[in-house]
Amino acid sequence: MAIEKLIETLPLHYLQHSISNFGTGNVLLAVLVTAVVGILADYAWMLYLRSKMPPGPWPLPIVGNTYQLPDNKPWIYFETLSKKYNTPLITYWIGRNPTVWINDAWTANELLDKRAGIYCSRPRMLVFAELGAGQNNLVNMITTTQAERDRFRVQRKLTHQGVGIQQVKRYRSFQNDESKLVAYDMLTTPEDYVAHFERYATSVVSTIGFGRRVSDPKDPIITEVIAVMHRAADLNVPGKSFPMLMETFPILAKFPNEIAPWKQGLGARGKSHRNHDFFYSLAAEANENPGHEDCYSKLLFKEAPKYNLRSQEISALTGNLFGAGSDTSSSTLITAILAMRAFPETLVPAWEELDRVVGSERSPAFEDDANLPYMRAFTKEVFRWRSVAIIGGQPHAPVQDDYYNGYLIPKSTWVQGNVWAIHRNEREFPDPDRFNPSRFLKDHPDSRPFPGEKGYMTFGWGRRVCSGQALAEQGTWLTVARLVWGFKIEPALDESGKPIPVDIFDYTNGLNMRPRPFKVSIKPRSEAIRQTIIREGEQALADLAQYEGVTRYRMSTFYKQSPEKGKY
Ligand code: HEM
Repeated sequence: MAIEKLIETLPLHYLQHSISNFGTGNVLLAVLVTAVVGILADYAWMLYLRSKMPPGPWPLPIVGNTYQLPDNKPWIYFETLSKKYNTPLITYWIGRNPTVWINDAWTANELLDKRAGIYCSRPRMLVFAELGAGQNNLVNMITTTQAERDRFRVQRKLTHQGVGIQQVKRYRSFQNDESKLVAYDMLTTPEDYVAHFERYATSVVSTIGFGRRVSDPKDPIITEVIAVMHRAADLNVPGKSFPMLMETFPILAKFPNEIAPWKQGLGARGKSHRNHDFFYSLAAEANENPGHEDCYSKLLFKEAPKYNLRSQEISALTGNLFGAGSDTSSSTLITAILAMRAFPETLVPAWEELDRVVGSERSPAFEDDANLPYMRAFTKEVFRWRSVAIIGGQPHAPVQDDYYNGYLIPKSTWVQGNVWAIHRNEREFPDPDRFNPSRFLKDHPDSRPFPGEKGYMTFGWGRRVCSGQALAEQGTWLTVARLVWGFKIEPALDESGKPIPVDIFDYTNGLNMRPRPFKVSIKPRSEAIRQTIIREGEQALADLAQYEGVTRYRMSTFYKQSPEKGKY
C-alpha cells in the first residue's frame, strides 16, 4: 500500500529537479534503495498479517500466492488446500491482498450469517465494481460508513419492493405461464433447450422490470445481456492473469484503455446523448409506456423523489434484474437437465409422485408444492449439486477486525464462501457428486444436519443474501417440476445409434458456472401429456399477450449511434 501511494503521489517534476541537482546515477540509486526498502517493509507487513490470519501457502513479496493459482476453477484448488491444511478457513494472497476462503458450511454460517452485522460489506473491487458495474451498485456496495449503510438500506429496500417474497407471489401467474412455454417449446425444438431457458429467465425479469415480455429466444436483450454476464463472470475468476491482477495493483487500472491492453476494454466509458446508460433508458421507456402500472421501473420513478434516487441508481436497480437474474436462473435449469440425464434413477420416484398427485390432464402448479415432497427435494438437490454462483457471488468484507478461532480477519478483507467445497463436504453430503434428492427428504438416512433451514448455501449469506432468492426458487421449482412431469430425459444417440455420454464435471470456468453444451434427448412422456402441454402452452401464449411489446434500444449499438439520428 505504501509503495502504491508513493508512486501515485510522486510528482514528476521532483524527479526532474533531483536529476539535474544530483546526477542520474545517484538518483537511480536512491530510487532503487527506496524501492527495495519499500518492498521489504511491505513484505514484513504481509508476513506479520500472515502470522495472525488463517493458514495458507507461503506468499512471496508483491506477487503473494498468485503464481500458484491454477488456470481454471480455482475453487477446486481452494477446496484441496482446505483439506491439506485441515482447516475450514484458508488465507490466500492474491498479490499483496490477503483473501480468506471459507470451505465449510458451519464456518460460513458462523461468520457470514451469525456475524452478519460485521460481514455485511464488500471489499474494494476493481474489475467487477470500479471498472464494471460500479461500486455503488447494490451488489458491490461497500457499507463501512453510516452514510453508505443508509444508502445500502434504501437500495436493498427498493430491490425488495421489486422481487421480495411478497412481490414474488404476485408474479406466480405469468412466471408459471412462461414456464409452460418452456415445456411447449421443448415439444418442437428440444435441442434448443438452453435457448428456451434463457428466454424464460430473461422474459420473467423483463416483465417484472419493464412490463414487457421477451418472446423470441434470439432477442438481443437475451443474447447480449447473457453474453455480458458470461464475460463478467469469466473476468472475475481469481487468476494469475490480467485483468484480475489489477486488484493487486490498482494503479494499473488508471491507465487509459488505448495504452493498457491488460484492461481488456474494461472501464471504457460509453457515451449517450442523455448521459444515461442502457438500463436507465430501458426503464425510462417503460415508465413512459401506458399500462402495467405495477412494473418495477414505474415504481422506481415514482419513489425516486422520496429517496433522492439518481439516474445511475435507477439504471443499476433495473439492470440488476437482468444481470443477477437471467444467467443464474437459466444456468440452474441447464444443470437440472444434466442431472436428469446423468441420474435417470432419480426420475422414477418423481414420476410416481407426480402421476399420483397431478396426473396427465394438467401440469404441476405451485399449489402442489406441499403435496410433492420428493419434487421439492429434487429441486433443492439441483441447487446443491452444482450451484451456479460457485464462489457465492461477490466477496463479503468485514467492517471491523474480527477473530475466528483465534485467527485475525482484518477489516475490509476479501472473504469468499467457497460453495463448491461447502456443497461437496462428505460430512454433510456423502458421495457429493451423486445427484441424490433423498438427501433433502426428512428423516431419510441420506439426510445430514446442515446449518440453516434451506439445507444449501446457493444464495449466499447474511445481509447480502441474494435479493432474488424467492423468485429464483419459485421459478426453478415450477420449471423443474414441469419438465420432470412432462418429459423423458434420455441419452442422445450418435450416427451409429450409440448413446452419447455426458460429463458431470464439464462446466464453464466462470464464477457463474453452467454445463458446457451437451446433447440429450427430451421427449414427452405420453401422448396425453403432450396434448396437455400444447393446450396449456396455447393458453399461456394468450394470457401473456398483454405483455408483448418491443424496445427501441439495443445494448450492442446503444453507445455507438449518433443521438441526433434518434436511433440506438
Ligand atoms: C438461481 C438463481 C440465483 C442464484 C443462485 C443467485 C445467487 C446469488 C448469490 C450467491 C449472491 C451473493 C450473496 C452474498 O453475497 O452472500 C446473490 C446476490 C444478489 N442477487 Fe442473486 N441469485 C439468483 C437469482 C437472482 C435473481 C432472479 C435476482 C433478481 C431478480 C437476483 C438478485 C440479486 C441481487 C440484487 C444480489 C446482490 C445482493 C447484495 O449484495 O446485497 N438474484 N445472488
